Amino acid sequence: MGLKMEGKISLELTNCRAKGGSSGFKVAILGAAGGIGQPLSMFMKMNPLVSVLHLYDVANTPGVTSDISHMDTGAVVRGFLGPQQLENALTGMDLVIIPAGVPRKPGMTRDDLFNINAGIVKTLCEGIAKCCPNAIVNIISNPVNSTVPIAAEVFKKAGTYDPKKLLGVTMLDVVRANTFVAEVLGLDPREVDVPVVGGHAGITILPLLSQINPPCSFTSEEAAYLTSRIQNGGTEVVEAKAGVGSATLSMAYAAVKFADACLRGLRGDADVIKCAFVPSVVTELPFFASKVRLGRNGIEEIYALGPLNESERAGLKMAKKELAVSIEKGILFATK
Ligand SMILES: NC(=O)C1=CN([C@@H]2O[C@H](COP(=O)(O)OP(=O)(O)OC[C@H]3O[C@@H](n4cnc5c(N)ncnc54)[C@H](O)[C@@H]3O)[C@@H](O)[C@H]2O)C=CC1
Ligand SMILES: O=C([O-])CC(=O)C(=O)O
Repeated sequence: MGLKMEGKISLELTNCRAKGGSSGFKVAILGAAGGIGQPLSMFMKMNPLVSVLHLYDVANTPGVTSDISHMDTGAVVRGFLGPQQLENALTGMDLVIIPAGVPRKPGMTRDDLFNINAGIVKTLCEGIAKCCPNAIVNIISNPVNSTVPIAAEVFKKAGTYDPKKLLGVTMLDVVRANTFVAEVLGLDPREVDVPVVGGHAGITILPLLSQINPPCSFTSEEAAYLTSRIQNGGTEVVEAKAGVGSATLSMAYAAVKFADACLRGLRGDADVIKCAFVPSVVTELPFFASKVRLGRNGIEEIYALGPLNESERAGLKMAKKELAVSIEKGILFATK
């Protein structure tokens, strides 16, 4: 038997054994070969709650899949390339994470990405409605304030909409807020929990500095500095990267923190609470980011905003005005 043949046999044997034996959840990442997708795929391969990891992209998935599949962790990794393989990538998934789409360059707003990313998210969500209508969906693609409403409309049209299972990922705003607040207070960021509500763009990002755990207080200069830095954290990275993209590594970290929370909720863990941009009745807007409790059905409870101070009330008013426009834009796009 020639060497070539031996190689073939051993590959077949590997495939025979790759059955996803460990118990856990099935997770798909759409846009897995991108700046966020690659480190996110690596982190999810390391997550013990994941038994099967599907990596989908329109480019470069074979290389990323081959690379990640050599990690000696429990999850079985499979790669899917291009629209013809989308359905296989999605079938049977418990959680679908979407970081597909173009990122900002300096001088752009997140809304400037709408024209390209709206269509990408719409198509991917049509696939989800068809192949895994019960999956939890985590949307990372910007502008989140519009892409989440687009996803909702796609699911409604398909008759599969479950508002408990659709979540826009705003975790990076919380991650940044925890980091920047800890810097100002001289604390370990792991001991700080800042609720960030509203949406995920500029003034719609509303950190509630009056509700930080552990309770703390700021001078008005500190509060103004922190609010502005948290609201402009994305732009800070876009400018530092000077044309080669936006936050990818901190976003992958935040996305995996959030996905892990969703999976722990699905497993039945108690008191899994995170901020996310979700279908909501907390304000008069149909979508809003606030604290949610995650459980076996996805979002089990959405928490009210709680008492706000004067500047937070003013910030909320401005945030809602901008959010209403972005939400409407998404709904119009998906229903036209
Ligand atoms: N929610 C949040 O907090 C954050 C959101 N983002 C957003 O995440 C998105 C991705 O950012 P990066 O990973 O840096 O961009 P990237 O350009 O590095 O990667 C995007 C990936 O999506 C893939 N893609 C494009 N069209 C696709 C389709 N139809 N189906 C599947 N995959 C497709 C591309 O091939 C590429 O691999 C951007 O929209 C960005 O604005 C970025 C940071 C934070
Ligand atoms: O700023 C961007 O374009 C990417 C993003 O959403 C973030 O880093 O928060």
